[in-house]
Amino acid sequence: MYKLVLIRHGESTWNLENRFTGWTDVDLTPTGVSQAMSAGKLLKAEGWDFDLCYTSVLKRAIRTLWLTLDEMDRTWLPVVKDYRLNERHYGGLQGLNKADMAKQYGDEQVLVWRRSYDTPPPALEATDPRCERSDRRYPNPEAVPLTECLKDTVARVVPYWTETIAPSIQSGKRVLIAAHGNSIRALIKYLDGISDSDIVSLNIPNGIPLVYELDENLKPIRHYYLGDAAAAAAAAAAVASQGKA
Ligand SMILES: O=C(O)[C@@H](CO)OP(=O)(O)O
Repeated sequence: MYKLVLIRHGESTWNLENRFTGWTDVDLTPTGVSQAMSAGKLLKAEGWDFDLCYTSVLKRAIRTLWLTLDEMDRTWLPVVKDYRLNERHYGGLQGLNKADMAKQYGDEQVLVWRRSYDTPPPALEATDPRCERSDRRYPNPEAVPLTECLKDTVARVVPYWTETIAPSIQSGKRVLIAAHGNSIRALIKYLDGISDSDIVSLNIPNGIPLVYELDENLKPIRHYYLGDAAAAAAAAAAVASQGKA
């Protein structure tokens, strides 16, 4: 049996301001920093250790990973950063307030933009100053979407899992992934075979380690949040309600 740990970044400045974030590279808040440190303390206290870490190219995930590892005295571990673990691109919604959008367009529409499997938010114009196509952290402009639905995120996360992360787990490496609400949802949808309709209600809380126990074919046996399960459930429910007017 293999054990994989997933962690969504700690609270970001735009989580706090309730703004759609996507590929915008915002940092952690002080709460986010302490969530990441608590995750590291918990992992250490429960005797977890890792050989290899993966994260996105966004600082809220990178910093969460580093703070978690620092608490474990493991900042020396190899870390692979790849844009394919980035948050789902939120298109023209990036920077806008979720509750304001719900007031303007209705809770139902915002739920579609946030959680529907195959309806993307309105696309950014390539000329929009928010567009990341000239950002040199990305391999080429075509790799940078102008918007994504979860299906699009699955289409980049799952090949990265299959080609890169899964072989390292199967070679015996203990893996920690620090990523984002929707890139983690994309991976979980694939691992657990969640339907397009059931994935709508899956929400990932900030900064709480999520353990997946996997069989030799990397099929999930069970999963659970470390620490207080009721607190994790409450934090996930709070994420679900961020898009309400
Ligand atoms: O804004 C975002 O990029 C994500 C995660 O913070 O939000 P949501 O939970 O609305 O998909």
